[in-house]
Amino acid sequence: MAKLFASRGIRVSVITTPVNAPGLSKSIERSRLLGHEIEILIVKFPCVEAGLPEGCELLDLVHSLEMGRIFFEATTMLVQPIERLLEEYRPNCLVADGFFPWSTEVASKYGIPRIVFNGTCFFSVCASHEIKLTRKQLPDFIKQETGLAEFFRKVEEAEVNSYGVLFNSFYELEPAYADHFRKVWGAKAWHIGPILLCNNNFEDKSNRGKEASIDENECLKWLDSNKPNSVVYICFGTVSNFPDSQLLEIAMGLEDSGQQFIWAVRKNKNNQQENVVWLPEGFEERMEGKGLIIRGWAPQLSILEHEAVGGFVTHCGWNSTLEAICAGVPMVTWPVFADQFYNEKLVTQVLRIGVAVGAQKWAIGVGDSVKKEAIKKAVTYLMASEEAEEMRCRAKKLGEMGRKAVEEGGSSHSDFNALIEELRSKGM
Ligand SMILES: O=c1ccn([C@@H]2O[C@H](COP(=O)(O)OP(=O)(O)O[C@H]3O[C@H](CO)[C@@H](O)[C@H](O)[C@H]3O)[C@@H](O)[C@H]2O)c(=O)[nH]1
Repeated sequence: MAKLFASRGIRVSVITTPVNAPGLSKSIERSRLLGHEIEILIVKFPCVEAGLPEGCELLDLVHSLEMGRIFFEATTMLVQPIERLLEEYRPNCLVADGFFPWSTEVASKYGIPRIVFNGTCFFSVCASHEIKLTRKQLPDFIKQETGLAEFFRKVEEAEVNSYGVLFNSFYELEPAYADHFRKVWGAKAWHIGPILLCNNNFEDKSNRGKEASIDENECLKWLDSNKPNSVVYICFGTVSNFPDSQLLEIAMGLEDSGQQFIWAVRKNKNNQQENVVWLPEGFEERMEGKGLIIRGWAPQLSILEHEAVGGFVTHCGWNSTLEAICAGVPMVTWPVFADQFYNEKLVTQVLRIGVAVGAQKWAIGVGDSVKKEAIKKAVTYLMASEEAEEMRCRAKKLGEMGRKAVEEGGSSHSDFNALIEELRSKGM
């Protein structure tokens, strides 16, 4: 998004913390080479002061609700360092993630608008107010009155009081919900996505996020050797974790489906179980040439865009969902927490470009347990059924609409222009 603003001749400073900065720096360097005025400003994240382990500066490293509560509390300690930066840099506008509710007040102190970046889609925000979910699908902290429930109330309040909300989505994808949001919320909103499409060459794509745990060219070469739509890609984003016993079910489900696959596995201390193996014996030997396991960070954009990839097993994080749509790839939906159960419904029931694996229970960061039979069934349906071909066609059409939306004259391009003109007309 910073690159998008910079590409319109606006001077941009991205405020981040030491652990998060490296994931942004290469991308920003490349943008600067194009002559964009864009820089990174680093503020210290008060992990230790708040009671978190050193370096715990991103949600991937948060493993419990209590830790989540402390993490969000730590973010409120950023008020002063950010005020100091605003004092020094005197920007005309502050765009801040929805999870920084205090930034609305901070911006007003400096007489500038705060625009919220809401990381999910219009559908999920509307649905959270309108659609029925079972108690099991809801987070515990909403049911019990905890500090986190209070935090999320503040997030909503600050959004209503902000200047407006930016969505990484496009109008044609969810027109009814984009309209509904504007009507019922009463806040201004701009749809400016799919933002990922501003990465339009190989370097931009591979320089986003973390360093891939596999040689990207090797991975693409392996995909080149496969037929179109013959490989299923499995990845659950940056926060979700599965215990070894669940990884084992996934491995067995994949093997039983007989499909070719690329599986990105996030392994850390928290999903290791004593005396449980996460791969069946001889799995990797049997899957030689048939499947690729990436232990760590996968070059997701390049994988999804490869013509050999015909399906995606996803936790329905909004970025992954949008990336699949842009690549025209249908999904097996396996929501874990956050907005993911809503996104699943958008994908399976509204857009009809996915099939649910059957995950039932909302659980922070740790997926509900799903058996190998259900995994096999959903993957086989996704890769080898007639209906899947129809889903693929629909997904491709939506991807095409997404590309048009960000082109000159497209809905997102125009909405972004409108935002910039509005800000400029107010002397910002
Ligand atoms: O091995 C990996 C893993 C992830 N990614 C990228 O990381 C991002 C993951 O984002 P997303 O799919 O949104 O998942 P989370 O990281 O889980 O995102 C959190 O934030 C999102 C909103 O920003 C919410 O929609 C999710 O529910 C919430 O879990 C995507 O761009 C992926 O391409 C990779 O490139 N390689």
